[in-house]
Amino acid sequence: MTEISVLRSVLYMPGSNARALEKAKTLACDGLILDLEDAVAPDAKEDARAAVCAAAASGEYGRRTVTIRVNGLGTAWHEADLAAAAAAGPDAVVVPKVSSAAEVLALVDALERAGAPERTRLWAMIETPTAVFDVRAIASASPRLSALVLGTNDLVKELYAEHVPGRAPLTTALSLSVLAAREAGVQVLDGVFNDTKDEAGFLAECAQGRQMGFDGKTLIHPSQVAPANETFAPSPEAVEDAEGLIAAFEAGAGSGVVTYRGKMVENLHVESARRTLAVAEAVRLLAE
Ligand SMILES: CC(C)(COP(=O)(O)OP(=O)(O)OC[C@H]1O[C@@H](n2cnc3c(N)ncnc32)[C@H](O)[C@@H]1OP(=O)(O)O)[C@@H](O)C(=O)NCCC(=O)NCCSC(=O)C[C@H](O)C(=O)O
Ligand SMILES: [Mg+2]
Repeated sequence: MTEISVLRSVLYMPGSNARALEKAKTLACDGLILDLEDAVAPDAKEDARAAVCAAAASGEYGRRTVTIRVNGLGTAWHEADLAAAAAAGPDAVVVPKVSSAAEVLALVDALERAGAPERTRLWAMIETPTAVFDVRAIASASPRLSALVLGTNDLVKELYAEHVPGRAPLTTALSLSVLAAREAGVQVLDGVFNDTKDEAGFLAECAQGRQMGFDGKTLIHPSQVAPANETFAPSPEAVEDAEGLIAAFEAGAGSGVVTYRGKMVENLHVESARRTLAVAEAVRLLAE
């Protein structure tokens, strides 16, 4: 089984918010997106760029995956952001509003020309109608691309849709993105939930994302970290069930199909159960 990189909870924070950059060092999130795009006002962009690059290069965020979200291609800040981010060498550079495989290749080329270290991956945001139609090509465009990140606020805006419980207007885009990520073997992170006071709504959306196959969720507030961590990790019951299922299948050695707790079990279910155990183990190792 391939190595599992745990990204249950990935928290955005405005690059211009020094307090948030500091506080992030104490939060139990798996990843951080130090933002230079939407959360930063135009006249604060340059100071924020210096602050997030210093933070990413500081090595003070421990086991957390540290990424920098640059301003998009075609904006006044993009080239300077990308060059500075490449020099800082975060775990990934997150690029908003990526719309084609050609853009992915151009971004990878720009990262390499700017001297980004090998470890710095590219994460592409899927948040426009064009990106959704081209998501399969985007996901597999380059080995340097390691994650797709859904931008559900921009998608809702572009579709003239509405944020509704259950996210019916977005399910096609969400599912296509998960399909593309799985085919390409990259990770895929669900979009943010904007109401930081609506705990039940947030939990329901985490559960939906988990059920659809997302690896984790992007977040906007520290209060969202613990519920995301819990939802996107296998529960103790799921671990116990996976162990029992594997044992039942192995006990029926030679038979291609057995039943466990009343349900049919074939080798493909065993493979899913083994993945559940591998994710649980990767999460356990993080806590050490
Ligand atoms: C949404 C917020 C503006 C709310 O801020 P605030 O009212 O200050 O929250 P609290 O008072 O409840 O904060 C409590 C403490 O937590 C710290 N804090 C808050 N948010 C963060 C954070 N994101 N990271 C780290 N720390 C955070 C506060 O500093 C307080 O600390 P203390 O003083 O010690 O008590 C705010 O949460 C916020 O700015 N969130 C992130 C917004 C953001 O980054 N937006 C851009 C990405 S979302 C997006 O657009 C995705 C995509 O592109 C799309 O299209 O969907
Ligand atoms: Mg966006």
